Amino acid sequence: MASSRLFEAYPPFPVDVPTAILPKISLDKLSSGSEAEANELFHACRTKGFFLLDLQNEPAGDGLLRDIEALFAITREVMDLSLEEKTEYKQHPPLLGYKAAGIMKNEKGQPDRCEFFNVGQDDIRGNIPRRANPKPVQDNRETFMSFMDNASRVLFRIFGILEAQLGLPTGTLAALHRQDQPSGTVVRMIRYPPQTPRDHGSSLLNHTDYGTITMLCNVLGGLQILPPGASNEDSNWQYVKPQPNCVIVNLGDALVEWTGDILRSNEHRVIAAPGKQAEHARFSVAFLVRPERKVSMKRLVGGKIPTAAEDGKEELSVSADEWELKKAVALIAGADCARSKGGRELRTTNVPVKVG
Ligand SMILES: O=C(O)CCC(=O)C(=O)O
Ligand SMILES: [Fe+2]
Repeated sequence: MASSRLFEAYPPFPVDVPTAILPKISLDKLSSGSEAEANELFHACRTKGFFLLDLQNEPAGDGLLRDIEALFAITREVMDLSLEEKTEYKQHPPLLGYKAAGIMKNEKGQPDRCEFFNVGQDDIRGNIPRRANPKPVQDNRETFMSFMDNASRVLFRIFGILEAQLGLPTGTLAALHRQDQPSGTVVRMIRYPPQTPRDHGSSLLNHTDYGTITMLCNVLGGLQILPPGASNEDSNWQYVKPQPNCVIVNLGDALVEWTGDILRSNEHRVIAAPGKQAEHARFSVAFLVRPERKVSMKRLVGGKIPTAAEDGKEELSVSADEWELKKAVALIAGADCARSKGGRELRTTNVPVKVG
């Protein structure tokens, strides 16, 4: 997640809890063109759908680390506002603003324990008329802008690697995520209350993210992933250990859809932070990258991506916003939409890219 300073305020992550082994990819090495690092990133995107990204010693990464630190302080300020004030910014479509704890349910039908506030890229970049936001957001719009700028530089670096590895023309993914076009991309500030050992059930229900990519900034543990092939039983879930100067990156369902199931979106959830960490309120900042609203969710054509025809599948002819709405409704209804997806083999030969 973020700089080591943020970690020093809390008890350490315990050594005796089941912890996922995730590769730690260096942004600096990716930016210097390391093929080995790019291969490792791609492998993680296909097999786990999650990796740690070390942001140090790379200009956008170092900038992002500073922005993350500032955003953690802003998140605290926003969450410390009274429930009454936060409720003034209650979410209604397009899902910007405040969601109180308990609005969603966990797997046991208990109220969720996660409150969050979504700040839209569209709002910050002026793609829509400026929204009303609480003072800690309005006073810090430049911090949100800087965060989105730096995070997007990192995002486009990752896109470039995915495009190259998939054999797609450079810029294919970037063209679906132009920053001056309306999208559901948000910075999500999250707070989970401290928990007592008597609290059972998850704080945030198991799910996959339905967008493109998520960059998650965590300091305390509590995030868990279900390893590939494992069934949804408590004993199978593994913690993701947050690490200083790193963000946790996970892929969303849109990338699985566009790549005909090559890339993987993995199931995750949030439970109480492990050990003594549970006594503290847990804050997260997530950059949830979603496609431009009007782009097609049809499978991308070219490179190592099997065609829908080869798979005998009908093309999905919906736009990203229609697709997201369906996913959001299913999630609220508790429909079975949480399962990990993707991770199949690549085509061994390239699909020729159509010209004209
Ligand atoms: O708070 C976290 O660590 C995870 C949040 C998450 O999974 C989400 O917002 O989609
Ligand atoms: Fe998530």
